[in-house]
Amino acid sequence: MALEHASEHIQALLYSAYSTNSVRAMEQPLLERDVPLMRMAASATANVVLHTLQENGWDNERSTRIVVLAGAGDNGGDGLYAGAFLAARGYDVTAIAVGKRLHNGALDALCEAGGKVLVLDPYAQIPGYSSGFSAGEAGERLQSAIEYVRHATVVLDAMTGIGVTGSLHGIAQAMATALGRSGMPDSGLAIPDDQIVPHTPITIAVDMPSGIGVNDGTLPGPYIPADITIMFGAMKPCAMLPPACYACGKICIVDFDFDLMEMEPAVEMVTAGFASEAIRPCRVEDAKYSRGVLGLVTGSQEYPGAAVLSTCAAARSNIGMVRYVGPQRAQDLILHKLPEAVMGKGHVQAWAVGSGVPVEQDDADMNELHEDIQQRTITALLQHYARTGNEDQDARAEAMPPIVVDAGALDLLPNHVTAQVVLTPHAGELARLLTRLGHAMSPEEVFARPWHCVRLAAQETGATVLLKGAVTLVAGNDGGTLRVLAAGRAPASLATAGAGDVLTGLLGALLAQQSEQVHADAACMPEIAASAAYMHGRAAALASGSDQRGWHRPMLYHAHDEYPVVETVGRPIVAGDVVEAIPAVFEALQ
Ligand SMILES: NC(=O)C1=CN([C@@H]2O[C@H](COP(=O)(O)OP(=O)(O)OC[C@H]3O[C@@H](n4cnc5c(N)ncnc54)[C@H](OP(=O)(O)O)[C@@H]3O)[C@@H](O)[C@H]2O)[C@@H](O)CC1
Ligand SMILES: Nc1ncnc2c1ncn2[C@@H]1O[C@H](COP(=O)(O)OP(=O)(O)O)[C@@H](O)[C@H]1O
Repeated sequence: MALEHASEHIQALLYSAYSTNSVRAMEQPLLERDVPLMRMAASATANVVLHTLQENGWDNERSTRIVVLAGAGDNGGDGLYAGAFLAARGYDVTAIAVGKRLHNGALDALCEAGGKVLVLDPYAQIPGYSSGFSAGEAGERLQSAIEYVRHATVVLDAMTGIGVTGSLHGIAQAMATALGRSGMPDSGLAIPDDQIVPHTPITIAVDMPSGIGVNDGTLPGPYIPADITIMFGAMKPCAMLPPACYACGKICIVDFDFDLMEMEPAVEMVTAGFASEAIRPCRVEDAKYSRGVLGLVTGSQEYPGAAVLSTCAAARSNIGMVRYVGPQRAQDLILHKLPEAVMGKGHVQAWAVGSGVPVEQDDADMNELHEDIQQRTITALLQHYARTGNEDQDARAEAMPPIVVDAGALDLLPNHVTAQVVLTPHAGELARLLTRLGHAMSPEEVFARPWHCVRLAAQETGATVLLKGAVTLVAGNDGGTLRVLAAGRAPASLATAGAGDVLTGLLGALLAQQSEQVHADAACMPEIAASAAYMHGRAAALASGSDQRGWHRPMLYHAHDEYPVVETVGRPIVAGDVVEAIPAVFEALQ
């Protein structure tokens, strides 16, 4: 039992992220018991610095310049104590105070150990350091501090931690503007070996990089991207949510033995074990109908390939039958590739609609609307899922089979639908949907605030919403609250035409095999959707032989669990290769 608890704790530590309020609530009982959390945080930070220096062969203490960017709060305290530890080891440590105060105990420790301090704010009140210098001198101090940091070996970013509010301001903002960046982080290859190419200064963030949105994963202003982030006690949402997660570098999580199991996570990253729950194992007594039948209204005269990809993906995803509804050209192509497919309507356990169905043109005149036969079929089907406030109608809607709504079908969605509807937009489609619902949004805004946008769409429509990307986010109702799940398993080679159509088929098939569970409780929809995204990404990884992925699990501090060495980002793939790899993913997960 104790072992089971320990393993669940480690799972939660690595794969669940908690809001700042939850972190504060979890630290409280430990602080009340006088557990020296700040010393523990500082010691871990100093050890990670030492390890990094050793790894790079920078073992001359005197010529190794360590700079602590220290803020006024406890995050600054962590950085100063870590600096004190390193100074006591003989390293050249300088703290640059960016706020009006410094943590008193930590400042004393640093000074006693031989560390130096540079104060930048003329209004600072830091014992032992004069302030009240002129604005001109403040400017000179800031410039020389920036130059000093640029020539450091290691920068410990301890300006702000979970106490940050909004975008950085004041001297912290000036430092981040000069030393960090604004806008999207530099892209990397996202394989573990690639993440730290030797360079100076190496930036190590204390708890989180300064300037990023801790709870929502945004980049509200200038920030300091980290090579390594050392997180304390629990993962914070910014470590999993794009775009902020790309600014965290490698993450090292320090276990404080918080009671994680008692707290609701804000974001959960899907793992293999989690995804395997969405698979319905074949039973001895099964017939093809009991294994699940998926109906697809996908593809069109214009894009028949989407019909082939979605149908073939579904057929390989552990169900008994696929039924296809669509134009003759698409039917012919499907039958050529998949003679097992059944054409025409019939009884189904789930639907998948919209992939490869053209979006409605904004300038189309009324006569042209729904001219496409697929659009007409989908519009009629989706009306059955509308929530109108009429009790009977809503009860009938809730009894409908689960449905995946992709691409062109998103335009045809009623404004309010039941929870067994899952929408699968990419950023452009989500922007279009939200704009139609009265929240004018560009694709760039969705990229910048995906957590906000995916939740907003789920709240507005009542559906489960899966926003595709390098890290795919899923938001859906879970007994009155919104649950957010993330899947970051895919290599970037999955970003290829038709990959979304494959996801539609795979997700539709999971819903068909789990339709009983969905009818019993639609709150499982987000789990099934996120599992499909995970399996889709893993199929792409298998097909391309790649270890690249949108998100890497953190290292556990002191667990000696180094990443496996990987050398390849893999081979290029087409969406059809992902379809072929799907059965192997089912095999691996079962
Ligand atoms: N939880 C745990 O278990 C443990 C937590 N620990 C650590 O405590 C950290 C949290 O410490 P915290 O609460 O003191 O907040 P923190 O992030 O240092 O920031 C507050 C200061 O930042 C400033 N500031 C705020 N917004 C700003 C802005 N936009 N732009 C510029 N400045 C801004 C603001 O200064 P002001 O502007 O008010 O002068 C305020 O004083 C946590 O991240 C972790 O490292 C560990 O010690 C042990 C275990
Ligand atoms: N950088 C990336 N890394 C990993 N996966 C990605 C990346 N960009 C996009 N993807 C994935 O590729 C797929 C593309 O789907 P979509 O845009 O709908 O393509 P299509 O409409 O051509 O079928 C999605 O599953 C998405 O999550």
